Amino acid sequence: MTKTYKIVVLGGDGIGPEVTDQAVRLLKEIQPQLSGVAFEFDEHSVGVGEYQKNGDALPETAFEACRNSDAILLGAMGLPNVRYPNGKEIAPQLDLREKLDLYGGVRPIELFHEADTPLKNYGPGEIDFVLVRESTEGIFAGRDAVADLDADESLNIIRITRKGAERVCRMAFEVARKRDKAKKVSLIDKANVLSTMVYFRHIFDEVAKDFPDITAEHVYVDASALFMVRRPHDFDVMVTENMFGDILSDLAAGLVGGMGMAPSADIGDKAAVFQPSHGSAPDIAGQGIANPIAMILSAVMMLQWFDNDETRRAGAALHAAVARVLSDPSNRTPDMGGKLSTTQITDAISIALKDALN
Ligand SMILES: NC(=O)C1=CN([C@@H]2O[C@H](COP(=O)(O)OP(=O)(O)OC[C@H]3O[C@@H](n4cnc5c(N)ncnc54)[C@H](O)[C@@H]3O)[C@@H](O)[C@H]2O)C=CC1
Ligand SMILES: CC(C)CC(=O)C(=O)O
Ligand SMILES: [Mg+2]
Repeated sequence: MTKTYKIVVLGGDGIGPEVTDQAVRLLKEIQPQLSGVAFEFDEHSVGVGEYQKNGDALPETAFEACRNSDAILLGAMGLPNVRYPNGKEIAPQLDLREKLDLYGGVRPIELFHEADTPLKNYGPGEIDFVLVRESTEGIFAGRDAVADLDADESLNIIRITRKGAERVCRMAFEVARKRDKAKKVSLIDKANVLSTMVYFRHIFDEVAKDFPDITAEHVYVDASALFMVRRPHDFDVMVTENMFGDILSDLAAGLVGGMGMAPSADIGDKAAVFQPSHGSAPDIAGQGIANPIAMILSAVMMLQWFDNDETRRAGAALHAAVARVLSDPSNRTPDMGGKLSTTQITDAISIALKDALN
């Protein structure tokens, strides 16, 4: 019997559709090689373009399709110059995370090539950690607040719930357990200053007791930024609050060659969105030069998440194809110092994928 996975595709804005097209192309190439597995793609228009046309960045039909899907592939949404009257950007990806309860932002950081980074002494495989970002509360819980521009101050709340902290810490320990690295989870907090972080740390310590095989440590968020640059090899899995995770995941992307190398997944108990950590990159949109690898590696995460031997095999093959392509220094997009276009690097991955699947 064939298992059909319904995949909703939301290209979004800027380079979002450019990189999403490449991931979908590779998934379509993979499908005939798998036995008993089919992919059904369902594309929807969302984001700034949709907001400008119809006044709703995430129409109900698109949301319902997401709710009824097995997985969602998302490019990027938002453009810096398009804002709601309240001054904030159109960011329906945050609504998706909250409405579908996608509490765990899993952001793997893996060095595939001699990236143009300050960390010249690191080679492929020597930076390899996962940042797990709480994605439904934290500092972002204040995002519905409206700034009163005439007032003397503006406040946002930080919300840490027992349920939210516990489930994301548990996810981080589960991620660590599945990896073949050091088996360590580092809580990144600010428990020297904020009561919410004292609370988060208390819950982390409680959860850690259920994972005696895994080392648990605490690192303050400011120090963690330093250590990620000075000794990134020491990290295995990190877990942190929403906004800290947002900031640190961009820093981490910088360690492995930039945003074009940083995949991500927002995972809940019933649904998941797979999207790169990067945004719509308006500075390079429309030029055909965006690096599609973050999106392609997000598709790898989706194939692994389906929990099916055949899709896991496909995920491993796609990951191996990316590694093989990047082992050749002539395979670089402009953000990596090369000249290949978005489609040319995908062509190279497609060729390597055929070998990897056999
Ligand atoms: N998940 C999402 O949909 C996200 C959306 N955004 C939105 O995207 C817009 C742009 O935000 P920025 O702060 O500029 O962040 P960004 O991640 O779009 O771009 C930051 C820098 O990285 C480069 N970059 C990003 N992805 C790349 C790729 N695949 N290949 C090559 N270079 C790449 C860009 O050219 C730029 O120099 C904003 O409206 C922001 O709100 C930002 C982050 C995430
Ligand atoms: C709208 C943004 C908060 C999205 C973002 O920066 C991210 O998902 O990393
Ligand atoms: Mg971000």
